[in-house]
Amino acid sequence: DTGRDIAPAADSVANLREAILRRLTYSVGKNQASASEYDWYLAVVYATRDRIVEGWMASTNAAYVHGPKRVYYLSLEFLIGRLLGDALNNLGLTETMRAATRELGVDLERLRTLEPDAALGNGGLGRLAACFMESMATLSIAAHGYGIRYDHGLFRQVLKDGWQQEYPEDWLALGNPWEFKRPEVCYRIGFGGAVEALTSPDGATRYAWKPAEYVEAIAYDTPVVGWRGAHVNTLRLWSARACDPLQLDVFNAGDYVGAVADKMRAEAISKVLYPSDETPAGQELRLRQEYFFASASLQDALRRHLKQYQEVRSLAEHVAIQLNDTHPAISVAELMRLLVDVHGIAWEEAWKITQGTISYTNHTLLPEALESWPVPLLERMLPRQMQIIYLINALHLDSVRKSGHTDARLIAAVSMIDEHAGRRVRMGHLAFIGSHKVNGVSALHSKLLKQTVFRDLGTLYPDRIVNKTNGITFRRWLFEANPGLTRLLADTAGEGIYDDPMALRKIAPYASDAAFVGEFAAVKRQNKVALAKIILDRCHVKVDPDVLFDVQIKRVHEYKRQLLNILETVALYDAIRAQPYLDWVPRVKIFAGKAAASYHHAKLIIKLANDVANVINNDPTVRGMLKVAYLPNYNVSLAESIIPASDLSEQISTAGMEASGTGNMKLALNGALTIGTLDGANVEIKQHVGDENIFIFGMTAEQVAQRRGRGIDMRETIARSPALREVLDAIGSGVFSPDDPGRYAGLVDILTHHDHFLVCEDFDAYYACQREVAAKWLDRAAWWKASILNTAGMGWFSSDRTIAEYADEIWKTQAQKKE
Ligand SMILES: CCc1ccc([C@H](C)CC(=O)N[C@@H]2O[C@H](CO)[C@@H](O)[C@H](O)[C@H]2O)cc1
Repeated sequence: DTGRDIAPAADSVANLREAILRRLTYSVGKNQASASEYDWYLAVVYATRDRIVEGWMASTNAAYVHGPKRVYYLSLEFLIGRLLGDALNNLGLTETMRAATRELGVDLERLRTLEPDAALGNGGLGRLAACFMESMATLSIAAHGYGIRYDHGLFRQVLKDGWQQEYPEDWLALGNPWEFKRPEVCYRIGFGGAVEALTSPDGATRYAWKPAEYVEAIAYDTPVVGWRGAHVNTLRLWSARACDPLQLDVFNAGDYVGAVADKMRAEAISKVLYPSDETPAGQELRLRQEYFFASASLQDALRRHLKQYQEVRSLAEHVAIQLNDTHPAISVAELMRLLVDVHGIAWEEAWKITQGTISYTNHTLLPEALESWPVPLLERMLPRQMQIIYLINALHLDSVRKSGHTDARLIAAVSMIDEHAGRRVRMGHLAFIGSHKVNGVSALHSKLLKQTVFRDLGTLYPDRIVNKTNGITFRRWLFEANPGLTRLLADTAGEGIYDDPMALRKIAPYASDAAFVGEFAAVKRQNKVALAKIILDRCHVKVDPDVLFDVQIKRVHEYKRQLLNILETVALYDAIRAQPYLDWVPRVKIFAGKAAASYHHAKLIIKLANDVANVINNDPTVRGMLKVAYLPNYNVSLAESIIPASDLSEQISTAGMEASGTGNMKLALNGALTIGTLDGANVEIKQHVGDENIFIFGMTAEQVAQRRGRGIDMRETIARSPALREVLDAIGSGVFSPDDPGRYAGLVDILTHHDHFLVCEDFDAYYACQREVAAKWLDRAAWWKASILNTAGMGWFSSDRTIAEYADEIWKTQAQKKE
């Protein structure tokens, strides 16, 4: 690690060693002689946790004493990764713990690898939620994260002959020492049934929902430690349990399976994370998950508010609820139900409280990713909530008409009910109308939200849509993932970088300082040597740490255009073979990323990358000038090894389709130069690192819209590019799939005639841009200067800045005072 603790805690090595031994004995029940590595891991986690709990209780109590406005972050995904390194680092205990374990004959680095990743998310949205939780704790915001404690997170990816295979992920197999089960925190969640209308003596009609079935939501709490252990917040994850674990009468009747049917049905809710990223599964169980966690979280938030303020009317003053995309959007209807039906608040006032409390973040413009649920399904599963949605929508459309908008197209466009394909509830519209603020996740994305998905609603409510450009926590993605670079930055720019990310600016003057450049390059090379070992172990591909590490790591999706990268790789391969005498810049193309299990075209793209790798890596004529490696099972921990070792960051999505990206920020912060389109946060990265320190190519979002307007048949475009023609012919004819020559015929056909993601249209520009990259790489001083200026310019992309903006403009809260 950085070799020294940043603000070391009071604990001495001796203290920690004793604490570990005590935990090994009394919690793990083992003595040193018989302890397994995993036993030591548990003892170290418990000893670390012991140093969190007091702070946790202090932060929790302080929130009751000082009554700061609370933030509830509702997300169906938290892509946490491992926690030991993060907790030790944030407590300033890493080196002390390393010394203590060393004295006990145990290697801390080894123990860290025994922790399974908490992979409770698919990609960007889930990881952002995890970075936000750490930043809210660091900024001492009284925040809770609410989500689902999936028994099985995102599947484990195995590449069999280059094909993705999915295996269940089992992070809880050996238990989870970081969580605290809270059996006393249990809420009954209803499903189905009917709604009774009751007329009260004052003639008012009240509604009572009589669910047909109940499931219990049990809380599991995980502490979230902020930087320097300043504050500790709670991530509360719900697990589903049947009210009756066993129907004895059914069992006694001999129907053993039937006897546990309810149990299985209930527990299915928190069984597994839906592995779909950007494409709704649309399955009933998914809606049950969304309602289950939304209702449990709202009931828990109201219970805490009532405990503190004894009434619910002041909720909006004391609580801010953030919806992480539409997945928790049913919360708008559920909060209204709880306020009106359970707490007897009048509809109008309840609506004010709801809108005043809730805000919603949109993370995607992809039409297929915008959730909508069939009205009949909602009527059957959530009859009272559907009634409430109908009424919210009716009052909403009334106010639209009253404000003079009577045009039927507009009314239909802003209605929550989509009448087109069988009546469906637009969850984005429900979230928008039920919120006081709606935000996009990059400046371009928020602008496009106003022009596309929410154009009509945005005109009705002009100040509702705001921008909050994403960020990343520098603790995990710099201090922990790249301690060598962190030490160099602190030695050069001062320890201030640890608390003020903008202080990174101070290294800019060293961008051409030979000594600093030397050390900067040495750190990068050290990280590349480590990654080269991982690539050899997992891909059996030998790579030279001195070649250009060209990295594309993210979920596999057509709009992220891994295909464009593969086509350029084949074109470079063709060129190297055609002109071996030229001064080619040796590089390795590193890919990693999972495809949604049901997304077959994305899985074919993974196969193509591996087929191309096989041919290129085994072609002697390439003489090591080009290598390709597809690392399996991309997750948070693997990202922490790849990112510090990257030279070139591929951010090449079709402009207008990547809402923000956060991998782009992590890579640039660690000194990788970006090659990308003017999409998502790439636009703002360019503004902060300087135009000459980033490689931009391709169509802008406007040009993409225009080009699509002229059709997506690419025959003309391909005819204009001999290199592209050659590449498509090679792939289409089976050059990379001799075992199945027709494997990619369909893929090439789509690129030729239905190129919605404009891979062909951006090919030549991308190829030319990659040659510019190669030219700059050869000018080592110029490359390192640009690399250093990337790290120097990334301070603004700290999630501390993002969260401070949410707190100021959306949540209207600030850091809570100490106990
Ligand atoms: C219902 C299926 C589903 C599941 C997840 C999603 C997420 C919104 C997908 C996602 O992760 N979006 C990514 O969010 C990041 C954090 O804001 C952005 O940086 C990425 O650009 C965006 O693709 C959509 C639809």
